[in-house]
Amino acid sequence: MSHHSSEIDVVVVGAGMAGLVCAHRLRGRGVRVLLLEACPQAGGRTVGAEVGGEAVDLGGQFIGPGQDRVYALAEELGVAVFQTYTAGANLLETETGRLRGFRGMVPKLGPLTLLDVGRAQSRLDRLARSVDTETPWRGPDAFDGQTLRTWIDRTAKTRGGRRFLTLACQAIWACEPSELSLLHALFYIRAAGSLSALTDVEGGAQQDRLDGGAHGLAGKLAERLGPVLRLGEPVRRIEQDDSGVTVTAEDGTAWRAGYAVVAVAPPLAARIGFHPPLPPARDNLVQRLPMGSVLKCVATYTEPFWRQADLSGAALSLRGPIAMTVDSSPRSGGRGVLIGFVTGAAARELGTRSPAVRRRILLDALTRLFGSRAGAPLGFAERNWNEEPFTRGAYSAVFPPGAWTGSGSALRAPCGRIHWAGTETSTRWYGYIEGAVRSGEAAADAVTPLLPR
Ligand SMILES: Cc1cc2nc3c(=O)[nH]c(=O)nc-3n(C[C@H](O)[C@H](O)[C@H](O)COP(=O)(O)OP(=O)(O)OC[C@H]3O[C@@H](n4cnc5c(N)ncnc54)[C@H](O)[C@@H]3O)c2cc1C
Repeated sequence: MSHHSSEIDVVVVGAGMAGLVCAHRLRGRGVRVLLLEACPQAGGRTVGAEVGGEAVDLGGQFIGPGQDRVYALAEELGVAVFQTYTAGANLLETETGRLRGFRGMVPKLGPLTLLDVGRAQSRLDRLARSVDTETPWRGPDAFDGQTLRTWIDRTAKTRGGRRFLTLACQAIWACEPSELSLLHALFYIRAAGSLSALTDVEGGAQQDRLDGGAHGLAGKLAERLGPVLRLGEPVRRIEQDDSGVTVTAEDGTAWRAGYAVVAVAPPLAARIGFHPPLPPARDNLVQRLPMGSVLKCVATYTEPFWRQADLSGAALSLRGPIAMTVDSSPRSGGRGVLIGFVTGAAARELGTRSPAVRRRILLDALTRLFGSRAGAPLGFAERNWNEEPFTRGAYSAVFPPGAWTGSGSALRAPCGRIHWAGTETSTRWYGYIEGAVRSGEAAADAVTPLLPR
């Protein structure tokens, strides 16, 4: 089946937050836009589910200060913001399974280890200030010639410090320090403002939540877009010529438009056939960028029972496989919800197990942290993002050494009539919902003046 239309100005590919915001902004300007999404629902890396009667986020969820565009979007769409629960003690599980309570962001690691971690953190912040997020590929070659692993091993003097910094990397980037260029880590820190902006709850990226879940933003945008959004349309081919683009979905349906905005993560964009082929630098770049590896689990309970024991529900584990947990109970009170993240190599390993075995392993890990009630939830769900056919990992694409300085300038550069969006193209809050929103707005702004009046 083929359907060519001259009624479309811009085809946007991918209805994650970036594509939704891009289409929404273009439509608000009277641009004739079509948004094609591969999955049966919009939202991409923000997706919701009902678990034990609670609406929960299986993907992106938290927002925080400095993420102005996502707060503005929430206000525009009438979605209330509330604070993440932080009262009570956080937990650190050691490699041997001992539990240590702590307040604030820094666990009780021992004075030498604490000093080591503190020094490494200020050095990372200082180095990050030398990276220009508009042009990270101009960052010192030396930063891009080493992994975060190499840097940690050289910088941290204590075994505990190295172990804790490894856990921080797994939690922030959902990958191993050996997989990540130091330059990318610095760019990412700079794009958020500082390392504590990434790690903190109060004052940081985990400070606030959206009532009903972050996926509600995507749902509301999808509603507003109505027939402009077509679900279940994986785009397989984009051709361009002097007068426009032809975007073809898996079933052969094709749409003709003036421009295309591709709002999918770079490794997924690499699976679309482009004709004529994209410039070598662009292809070279996307050949190098894997996604991080993450599995998120959600367990719901009759009440947030850990609060009675003066626990915040936040935990870090050096033992794993859950690297961290957060209290994700609804704003209204009532039910208790714990979320857990398995990242990097642990996520890839756990992904090889059957769902039943994974469930047992994940509930055992929650039980070690919060006691036997944690092992008997009302509802339980997990999403292995590495398996999702149109995401293939998360939270975002990971730059290994050499990728930024080698071909990074091709990341955001339009290729003829094809423009790029998605959190990976944002100069602020790369990897976050905020980055996705900003990138969608930026792509809409870039394409609008090109359109015939
Ligand atoms: C477990 C997890 C936890 C996270 N936690 C947070 C958090 O707390 N706070 C935060 O800010 N961020 C968080 N993130 C990251 C955040 O969710 C993402 O940065 C953001 O949602 C990315 O949006 P996007 O539009 O750029 O990309 P995506 O959401 O990936 O959207 C791309 C869309 O394109 C579609 N697509 C792909 N290929 C094709 C094709 N060929 N044709 C048509 N459609 C296609 C995909 O299905 C998808 O819907 C988290 C992510 C995950 C997975």
